[in-house]
Amino acid sequence: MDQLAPTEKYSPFRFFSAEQWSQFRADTPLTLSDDEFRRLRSLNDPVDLAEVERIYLSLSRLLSAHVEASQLLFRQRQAFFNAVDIVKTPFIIGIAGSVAVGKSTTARVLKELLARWPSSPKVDLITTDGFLLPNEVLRRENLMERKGFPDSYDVGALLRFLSGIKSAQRDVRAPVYSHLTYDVIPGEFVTIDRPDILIFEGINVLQPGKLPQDGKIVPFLSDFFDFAIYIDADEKLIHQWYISRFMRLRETAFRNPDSFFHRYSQLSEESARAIAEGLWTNINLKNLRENILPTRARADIILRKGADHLIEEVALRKL
Ligand SMILES: Nc1ncnc2c1ncn2[C@@H]1O[C@H](COP(=O)(O)OP(=O)(O)O)[C@@H](O)[C@H]1O
Ligand SMILES: CC(C)(COP(=O)(O)O)[C@@H](O)C(=O)NCCC(=O)O
Repeated sequence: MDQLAPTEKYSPFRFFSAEQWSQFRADTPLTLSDDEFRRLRSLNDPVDLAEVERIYLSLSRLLSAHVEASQLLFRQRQAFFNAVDIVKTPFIIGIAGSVAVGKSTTARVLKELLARWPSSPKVDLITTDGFLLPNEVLRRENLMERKGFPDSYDVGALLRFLSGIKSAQRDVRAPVYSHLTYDVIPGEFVTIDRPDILIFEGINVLQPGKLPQDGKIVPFLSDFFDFAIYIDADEKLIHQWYISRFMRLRETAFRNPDSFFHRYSQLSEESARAIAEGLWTNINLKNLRENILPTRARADIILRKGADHLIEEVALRKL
């Protein structure tokens, strides 16, 4: 992992090639069919079932060890307190990384793999886009060009959501975002009812919050995580993926007259490409450099992709 550490000896991470990493799958069975997998894949994400076998089964096995260890620790706590009536809170997995790096596919694949463990855990998935401030507020505050930056989220609502989950509350609500309208859907929520595992995915989930100056104690989102994953790739590759996805969306989702980006489906290819380049450079690349990439070393595992979204290197935090 070139930019991360010159030698493993002085790094908090251990580094593996994809080939080395794939060996840790051991006897973990592949429980997803090709058809099931195709349905989980995001637009323009070329990963296939071979990649699930090569990378994600080892990850699933590692996560299973972490979840089991946390359950064991929980039982030790029960004995420590001599209290059997305390409830285990969900194990939270954070997934961070740039826009267009493929977090959604990873999150959906993991959700399905984890739910198919022999213990059949209940696994839920939440994306942080539902916690973006509505466009009306972003426009008022002049933040439309900063969608996805830390100040474009309702951080209080994010923290209340995660506090609710980690205090073992039932029916905790999360707001929902629509890529079609490019806005939060008013009055729409998903309800999370004490899953065993919650996957919490979004570009900024490893961000440290601002330290309060008024004596209040405010946690970071990642204080609630039991395990954090960062999906990494060279910014030139992510740039290509963003542009080619935008051009595909122009021929699909943007054709819908209700799409916020509908006007871009009417433009020439050249003009549409120029719009995509602008969105990448002025919003998403800026956010990657200023706010997302600097959080990479806070993850427990970094999955670094090469061309075609295939993972080439894995860095795992040492215990
Ligand atoms: N303008 C858009 N219209 C429709 N779907 C979109 C649009 N932008 C992104 N998506 C979809 O939203 C999901 C999240 O995208 P993104 O936040 O870029 O993260 P990632 O590519 O890392 O999953 C992906 O499934 C992507 O295909
Ligand atoms: C909605 C997003 C901020 C991602 O949100 P996340 O779920 O990662 O919190 C992103 O997909 C986005 O729309 N960015 C704004 C710039 C653009 O249109 O590409």
